[in-house]
Amino acid sequence: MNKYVLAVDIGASSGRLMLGSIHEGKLVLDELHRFSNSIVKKGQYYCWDLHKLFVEIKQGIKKCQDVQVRPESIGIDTWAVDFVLLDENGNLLTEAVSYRDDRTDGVMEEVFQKIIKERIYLETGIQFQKFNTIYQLCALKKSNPESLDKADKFLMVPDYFHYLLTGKAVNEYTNATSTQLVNAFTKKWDKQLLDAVSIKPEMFQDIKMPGTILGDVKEELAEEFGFNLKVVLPATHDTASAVISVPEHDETIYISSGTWSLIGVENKFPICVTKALDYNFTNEGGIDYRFRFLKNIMGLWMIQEVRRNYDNEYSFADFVELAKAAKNFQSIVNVNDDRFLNPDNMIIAIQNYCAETNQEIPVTPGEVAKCVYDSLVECYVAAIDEIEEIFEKKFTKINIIGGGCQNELLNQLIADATKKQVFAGPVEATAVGNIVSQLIALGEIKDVHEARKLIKHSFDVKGYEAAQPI
Ligand SMILES: Nc1ncnc2c1ncn2[C@@H]1O[C@H](COP(=O)(O)OP(=O)(O)OP(=O)(O)O)[C@@H](O)[C@H]1O
Ligand SMILES: C[C@H](O)[C@H](O)[C@@H](O)C(=O)CO
Ligand SMILES: [Mg+2]
Repeated sequence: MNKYVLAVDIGASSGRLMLGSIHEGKLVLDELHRFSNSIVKKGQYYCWDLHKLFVEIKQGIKKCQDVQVRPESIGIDTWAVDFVLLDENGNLLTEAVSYRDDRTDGVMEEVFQKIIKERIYLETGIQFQKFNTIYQLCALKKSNPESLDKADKFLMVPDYFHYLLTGKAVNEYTNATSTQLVNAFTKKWDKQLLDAVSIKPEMFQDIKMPGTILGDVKEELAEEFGFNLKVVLPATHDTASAVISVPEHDETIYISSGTWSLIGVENKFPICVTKALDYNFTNEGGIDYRFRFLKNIMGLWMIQEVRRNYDNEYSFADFVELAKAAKNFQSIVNVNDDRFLNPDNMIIAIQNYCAETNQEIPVTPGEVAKCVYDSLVECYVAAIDEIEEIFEKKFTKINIIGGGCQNELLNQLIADATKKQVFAGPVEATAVGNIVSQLIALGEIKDVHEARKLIKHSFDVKGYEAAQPI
């Protein structure tokens, strides 16, 4: 009898529940439920609506009955860095404030007055993003110190959903590393770092690895769902799950392309050398204590916001065609400029940047989209050069995974600009990685190596070569 597992993958723009199983030697995904996600203003902060998301999760689980499938387990992954605090009774003390909120503006620089940047990097190996959890906690300490005084549990977003399902509080390793509070070498909460920023260590939970079987869902939930199932921790940082699904890592640079573009390589150890710090690369934790040596690039968030600015009049596929028609538009922006993190209007932010840099100002939707795509490619090329400089080697392949790998224009632009072989897929890479982590834990797949062979055999990927000069 084939075993099914249920992956819940919630990204910054959309969430999905995918049933996973192995049929006739292939990994099979069946989409059960899909829903939108976005930040919402709650009072003065941009937050995530965790209540709405948990309702969607439960709604999706109940759909198993419609397809007469009873999954053995469920695992939830989401974006990184964001968290909630619970009191001793398990009540929420804080909203899940989004990393896009500006409450952390200037906080990183204040922290550097207490502990130098180089020390933080040497111990954690994590890139400096102003919204890292460490800076969010320091901001909270200033704005709402009582919440930290009362805090009994620190849970990142997926941890919180797992807690709601089981009543068990743990911090999963891959996502915990994104806080910039986990020591890259001990793999534990860095007590010296916490002490330096006066954050109490007691509220942090035991760090557990992907594949940990957390336990059955609460009885009342099993009754609500109509069946019981276990929670098995996937790599709960969505990008960590996505990277699991990259079938081959030799000579390969991956680009996890969604709301963010995460560009990097898989490594066996952390690289905390000065050049990696200077280039702001990260060493986020991966499955089996691998490392994800990568950097954040603003990503397709920009086109998501452009689409919103046009009142969702155009689909993502429309923007690709419109950009193709604007082939002579050449202006480029620095996509990692802070102004693009959460502008009121992305189109205006892009136009202002072009004006300030004396470039042609994009006016049509096609020109705006082409500017975004070309600017992302320029950033990818720079990051690839940095990776090859640090590793002192050339990588021959790029594997683009995630929703963004459906953008054939962007895939071709990357191949043209890098002169490397580009492979696009799997689209639902994160869900695939989530599913195989559960199947490994349940003994259905031997290990990550076998999982990657199965993934390679199960999903078609499309190749792109650099266009030959005419
Ligand atoms: N048909 C399409 N053509 C071109 N691009 C597409 C298409 N469908 C989706 N995309 C791109 O994929 C992006 C969404 O990717 P994905 O679904 O992986 O993101 P997510 O999981 O919601 O967010 P996160 O990156 O936080 O995980 C969209 O922003 C869009 O740019
Ligand atoms: C905020 C984080 O940088 C973000 O979640 C990124 O790590 C990611 O994984 C996006 O899917
Ligand atoms: Mg995603």
